[in-house]
Amino acid sequence: MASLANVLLSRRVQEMVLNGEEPESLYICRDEKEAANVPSPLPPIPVIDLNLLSYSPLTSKAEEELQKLKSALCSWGCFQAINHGIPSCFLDEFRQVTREFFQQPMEEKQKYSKGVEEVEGYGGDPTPEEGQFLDWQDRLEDLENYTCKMRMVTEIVSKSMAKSLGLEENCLVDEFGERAALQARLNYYPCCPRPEIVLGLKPHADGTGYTIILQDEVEGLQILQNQHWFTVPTLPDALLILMGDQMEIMTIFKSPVHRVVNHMEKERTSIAVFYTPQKHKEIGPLDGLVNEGTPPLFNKDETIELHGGTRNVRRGVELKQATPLAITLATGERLYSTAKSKNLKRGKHDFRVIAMGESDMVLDGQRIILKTGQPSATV
Ligand SMILES: O=C(O)CCC(=O)C(=O)O
Ligand SMILES: [Fe+2]
Repeated sequence: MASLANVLLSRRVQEMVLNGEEPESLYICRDEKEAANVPSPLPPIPVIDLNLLSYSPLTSKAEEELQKLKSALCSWGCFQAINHGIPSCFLDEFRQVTREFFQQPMEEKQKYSKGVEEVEGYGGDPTPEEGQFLDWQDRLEDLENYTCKMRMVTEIVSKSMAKSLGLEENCLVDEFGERAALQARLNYYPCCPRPEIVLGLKPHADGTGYTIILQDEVEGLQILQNQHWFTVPTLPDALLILMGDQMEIMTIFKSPVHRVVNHMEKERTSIAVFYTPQKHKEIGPLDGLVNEGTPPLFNKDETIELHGGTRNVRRGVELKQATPLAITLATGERLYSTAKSKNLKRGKHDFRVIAMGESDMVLDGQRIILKTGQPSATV
């Protein structure tokens, strides 16, 4: 028998909005009180000029920019990239293509539709795990032309990130492999009659290497930092570069928890490009980051179980390199799994395991810091 989630996911939220329907209970995941909180001030998510970083030798201004980049990625896990080499007219054109796609009549869009359990095509998030909420969002996955342009961006971004860590500039490009995957997704967040109790995209961390997000002029993306949600400002020419779980394992950068809020009277579109190391490629902390003082938390060729040292974090999650990444996190009482860990059951794994790097781990409202290179058992 089809579950209620499957029945709902076989319909588009845009359709529900056009029919004037209220969100069903499975979409309701937000605490009204939290939504009523005064919005946090605009976050100092750094804006990085990638053009400055593409020349060698680096000028002193570029060295400063590299430090800014590293510090942004260790604390926020993301930055707004400008002068990335993609002309703003192209970005605008793609924003327009995205809007036009979702403005088409439903019958036209349905030509691209996917089954509720499939990933590629027009539809909603594939059927969630038992107990997960649904997102007030429609999406279209897989777009070749756009991903080609973004491949150029990944090159300059990966090189800049490697340089910011004091490593050889190609080491990240190599770690992702020649056939590193790029997958684009158009996201559409229709106006929502109850934005205070529904989310466009529930809190999650990306299972990617990293994700490149092009926002339109409507804000909505928020990053969790010190248990507060910060809205990412929209900048016309910027691409938001957001670290995923696999970068967190390879480097000292953080894979931030993020979500998307809806608006009652404004629709929003975004294009997310997921950049992931090539299939079956082993990943692990980059060699140059591991030395005697900071031994790796796990060996590249092992399947390991990480344990936190305190009573609360003793239950572990297996991190299998072949199928990255079984990482989950708890935000207060609620558990959300990352994109790649949907097979984890709620309640069984109720914390986020940090493989390496300084990151915050939210556990039942507590914040635990793992220092770079320390075995998690000594938390
Ligand atoms: O729409 C956005 O700004 C973010 C999308 C996102 O986080 C995702 O697709 O994983
Ligand atoms: Fe995401």
